[in-house]
Parts: sequence; C-alpha cells; structure tokens
Amino acid sequence: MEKDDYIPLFETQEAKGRMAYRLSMFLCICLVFWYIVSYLPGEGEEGRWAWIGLVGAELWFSLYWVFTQSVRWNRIYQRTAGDVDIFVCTADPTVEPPVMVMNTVLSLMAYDYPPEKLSVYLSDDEASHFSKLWLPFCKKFRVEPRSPAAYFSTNSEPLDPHPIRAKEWSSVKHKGFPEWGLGSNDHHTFLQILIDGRDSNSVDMEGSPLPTMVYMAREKRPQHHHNFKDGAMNALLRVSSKISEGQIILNVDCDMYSNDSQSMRDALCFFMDEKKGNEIAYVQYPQSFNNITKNYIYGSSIRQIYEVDRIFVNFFISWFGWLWGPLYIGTGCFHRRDALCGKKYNGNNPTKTLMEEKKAENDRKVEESISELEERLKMGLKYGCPVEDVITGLSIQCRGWKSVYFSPARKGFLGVAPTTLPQSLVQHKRWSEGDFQILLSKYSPLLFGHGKIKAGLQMGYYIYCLWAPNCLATLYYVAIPSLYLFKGISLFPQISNAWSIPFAYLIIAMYTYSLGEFLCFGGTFQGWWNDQRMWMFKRTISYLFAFTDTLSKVVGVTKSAFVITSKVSDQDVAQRYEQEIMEFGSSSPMFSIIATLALLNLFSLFGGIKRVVMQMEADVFQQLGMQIFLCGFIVVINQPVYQALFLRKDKGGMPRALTFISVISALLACVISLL
Ligand SMILES: O=c1ccn([C@@H]2O[C@H](COP(=O)(O)OP(=O)(O)O[C@H]3O[C@H](CO)[C@@H](O)[C@H](O)[C@H]3O)[C@@H](O)[C@H]2O)c(=O)[nH]1
Ligand SMILES: [Mn+2]
Repeated sequence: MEKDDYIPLFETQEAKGRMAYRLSMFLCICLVFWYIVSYLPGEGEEGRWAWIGLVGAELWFSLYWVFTQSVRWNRIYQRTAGDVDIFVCTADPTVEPPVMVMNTVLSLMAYDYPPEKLSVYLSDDEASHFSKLWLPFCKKFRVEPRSPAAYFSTNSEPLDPHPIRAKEWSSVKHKGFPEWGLGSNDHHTFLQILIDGRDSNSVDMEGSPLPTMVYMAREKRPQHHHNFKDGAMNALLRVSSKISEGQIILNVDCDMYSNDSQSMRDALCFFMDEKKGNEIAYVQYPQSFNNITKNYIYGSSIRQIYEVDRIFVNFFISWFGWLWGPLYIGTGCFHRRDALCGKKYNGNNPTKTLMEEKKAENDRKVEESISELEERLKMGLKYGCPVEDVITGLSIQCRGWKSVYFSPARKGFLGVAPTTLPQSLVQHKRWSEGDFQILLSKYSPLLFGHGKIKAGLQMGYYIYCLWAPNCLATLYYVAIPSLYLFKGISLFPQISNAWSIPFAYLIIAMYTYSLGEFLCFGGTFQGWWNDQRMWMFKRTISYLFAFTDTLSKVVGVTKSAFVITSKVSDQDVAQRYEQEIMEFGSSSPMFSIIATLALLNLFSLFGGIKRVVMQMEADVFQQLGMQIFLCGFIVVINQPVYQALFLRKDKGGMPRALTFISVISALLACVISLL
C-alpha cells in the first residue's frame, strides 16, 4: 500500500553537532598544506627532501582522514523505535491479590526501554501512584529484579550502606502498596489513562518521563458471555489500537513479573532481524516461577530446560524451536500486532504482496457471505477455548508466520506456580480440556494445519491435544491389572517367560531415561519421584475430568469455564507447601477418585501377596509376578495418599467423609471384580 502505512520498527537518527568539527578539521588540514607547500625549501636548501617527504605524509594522512569520514560522514544512531504495548490481565482480586498485580505492572513499567514508547494496559488501578516512587528508585540504583515484592524479599537490607539509598529504600518499602478498589460484574466499560506518556507533566520524582499506563475494565453484563482472558485480550487490542497502537505487544499474566529489564530489547532483536525478522509473529519466553521448592511436589522442576508444571509445554516448545513453531503459552510472549490481529504472512516483499492481498481481499468480499465476513474479521484471540493461547498460536502459524522460543539464562518472567494439589489438577484439567477441544474443533492441527504448517509441528500439537484421551489407557493400567491380581488371574507373561523381557525392558529403560534426564538438568531424585506421582494424578484425574467435560460439552450439557489458578494460600497451607507435604484438606471429588484408586491397589496388593503366601505354589508368583510389581509400584507412589487418609492429624489430611467414601468404593470394586 502507500508509504504512509509503513510503521518502522526502528528509527534512524543522525548524530548532531559534528559539522563544526568537520569544518574546523578541514580548515586546519588546508592550512597545514598551505604552510608546507609555501615554505617548501628551495632547490639545494637543506632538508628539502625531508620536507617533500613531509608533504607526501601529510597528503596521505589527509586522504586517509577523508576515507575515515566516508563511514563517519553520515554517522547515525540506530535505536529501537517500536512502540510496545504491554497487556496485563487480572480477573479476581481474591485469588490474584492487587499488590501482586501492582508488582507485575511496575516491573514492566521499569523496562530499560524508552518510556515514551512503552504503554502498559491493565485491569486495575492505583499502581500508577506508587510507580512515581518506584521507577526512579529502580533506575537510580539499577535494581534487579524490578518488582518491589521480589526485591524486598530477596534484599532484606540495602546492598550497600549508602545513606541515601538506605533512606529511600525504607521509604519506598513502607509507603507503597496502597489499597485497591474492587469492581462488580455488571458495569459499563471503564477506561482511564492513568499516566499519559505523551503529556510532558508525566514525569517521576526526578523528572524522567514515565511510560503510558492505561486501566481498563471492559463492559460486563451478567447475560453476556465475557469470554474470559481471550475477551479481555481482544478488548485490550481494540483499546490500545486507539491509544498507542504499539506494533509489538507483550502479554503477561498478572502474576508474571519481569525479572530482567533487558528482555524488551532482547525480544525486539528477533523481530528486527534483517533476514528472518519479517516472518516472526511472536517470541515466547518460558513460563518460570519464583515459588518452587527443592523437590516441587506438584510437578517437576528441572531447571533450565524443563519448567515447572508446564514441564511438557516448555520442554517441547524448546524443541518446537527447531521447527520455528513454539506454541504461544499465554504469558511472557511478545507478539507482532499484525500477526495477532489476523494478518497473513506476506513473504519478504511486503509492498508487492500487500497489493496482492488487497486485491484478493476485494475478490473475496464479493464472494463471501456476511457470516463468513464476520468470522474473518473476528480478529485477535480465538474465543471459546480454555487454552485461548495455544489455539491462537496455532492459527497464527497456520497463516504462515513463524515463532521463536527464547530462554535466556536470566529468566525473563517469574510467576506463581500452584501450591496445592487441587489447584494443580484443576489447572491441568483446563489445559488438557482446551487442547482436546482444539482436536475436536475445526482447528484440529491435522486438518486445519494441512498444507499450512510442517508435519512435525502438526504432530507436536497432538502431544497436547491427546492429553485428555490419555486418561483412558492410564486408568485402565492403574485399575484393571490390580483387580485381576486380586482375583488371581494373570494378564502378563510369566516372569520366567522370555516374553516378559520386552515388558521389563520398556519399563526399566523408560524410567531410567527419564530419571537420568531429570538428574542431568539439576533435578533431585525426590523431585523426579514426585513428578511421577503427579503424572499419575494428572492422567487419572485432570485428564479424566477434561475428557468427560469436553464430551458433555460436545453433546451440549455443559459449558467450559476458566477456573483461575489461585496465587495465594493460607498461612498453614503455605507452610505445608514449603515443607513439601501434599495438600488434601478439602472435599474435592478429585480426591475421592485418587483415594479410591490408591486403596484399590493397596487391597489388591494384599490380595496378591496373600495368594502367593497362602497357596505356597511357586507357580502363583510366576503367573502374577508382573502384576504384583505394577501394583506395588502404584502403592509405593501413592504413599502420601495413605498418609492423608489414615495417619495425618493436620488440616491437610483427607477429610473423614472422603476417607469413608473411598474405602467403601475401593472395597466394592474389589468385591465386584470377584463376581
Ligand atoms: O476471565 C478471566 C480469566 C482469567 N484471566 C487472566 O488470565 C490469566 C491466566 O490465568 P491463571 O488462572 O493464572 O491461569 P494459568 O493456568 O496459570 O494460565 C496459563 O494458561 C492459560 C490458558 O489456560 C493462559 O491464558 C495463561 O496465559 C497461562 O499462563 C490471569 O492473569 C488471569 O487474571 C482473565 O483476565 N479473565
Ligand atoms: Mn497462572
């Protein structure tokens, strides 16, 4: 299109004040020449040849100086000129405490990036007030990490006993964190520019400009579906397009504070790369957390490569990097606005292809129906899927864009990982449910992605899309061989039979490999073991709930919801989390299934061992040996469940009613299996 549509991502600025210097230099060179030529000793005079040599040298230097000026003549400073919009979504002030949101916002406002080019969009206010204190503080003392809570928790004392610093430190520590106002669920759009970066009065205590900061609460009506985070993001896209229209958008969850003030510049390098930059739609940072214990009990924590809880996502997106196609995982992601808003990748010749695109669009307009048009114009994030991030990333990739996974040594963002078992299971339920919905929708990677993305990438998406259906096979393996053990019927080869070798090999090799990998990346044995337990819980509980909920949604019984992960916990719950003791202290239907499965295996193991001991036939162990091992493994891994059921006295133990129900159900299952 026309030149006016071109918005540069970097700007070129000429260095000023060099002309006078050049002129004076030039003048002096001329004078020197004038002198040496006019005073050149005459024929026969002493030093004539030396003088001539001098002229030669001068000539050379002058020439050389001119050469040096060829590169210096047009000396420019190039610096990033891309306006960047930052979107922070917060939804629930009880599980997402305002002070945490404020932390996140302030850490983002303090990016080492021209403040006039930075706009932060958020859904709650008051933070701007505190920022007037916090920002100059950060800049003055180069505080890292630039989030007040993280800073004050890691630095109980100022780093050096500088008197001014110490004074400001305590002043900021005690003045901050004002109270926060709460909203209702039935209101008009509320939009306020808290800090207008274009206004010359928007400066901090020291007169440095502040980034623009916009607060938005989109319109909400009880009778209208507000589409969760996707709805909020799309509202922010629309609002920001009228205010700052940054060509790059950084999206973070409200708990994901910036841990590195340089991330902005790092990320922009990818978009600005001369050869590859054009085709990159987003740069995804790994999801990292600041509250991980040594042997994190609710997922895994292999530092560097794996990231807690989203172990699979992060591990695989780093591999997806090979395919230029890491997934968008909702937070810590820098987007190209165009790509996020539904634009197709046009190849490396934007002008020409844009014309073609325009023509194609005109043709299309003639053909397509109103509903098709509406569908196409529904830009931004995809609605109606609990993993709006993954489906949006997929559709961006299917429009021809590439993406980058960037995991620098210093973590770019740190957030809050779930600190209780139900939280973790519910989060995984949401993810596996969303991914399964993608599989059943028209965005199914195989069909939708056909011919648009690489086969490897399509397959990669299936890793997540098939999480939910995974529950069936897992449940089968956790329950059936054990019940048959109870019954005394063999399902696997005899121990001495050669056929048992491949079974044994698969299991031993798989676990050895995964343990080796875990330890190599700095994990602990206990951490790995906890991770195995969580995989079993997720596969049998989260995926099961996701699977059944998705199917009931397909037949129209339920609607999927977005259950927000809590970022706070009671003091004693938090303490148990620190001590790595699993939390079962609420009556969740999830727990009754966990407990029933654990007890069922316990009873089966007793039953099996009894058979071996009582019947005294060597044959029984031969027959049932593998089932005994499998059942024994399940029992050992469920050890915290038995403790919670029968031994624990603290509030994190299993509620009595749940214990009762689970014992009855497990006994029933065993009895029924005998029939
Ligand atoms: O109606 C809603 C619900 C959630 N959120 C925000 O969405 C973010 C993510 O919610 P959280 O409960 O923390 O979910 P997680 O499971 O931790 O989030 C991961 O998974 C989500 C998809 O399931 C992605 O949206 C997230 O970006 C990704 O970090 C938070 O900032 C929420 O405030 C909203 O703005 N509106
Ligand atoms: Mn979260």
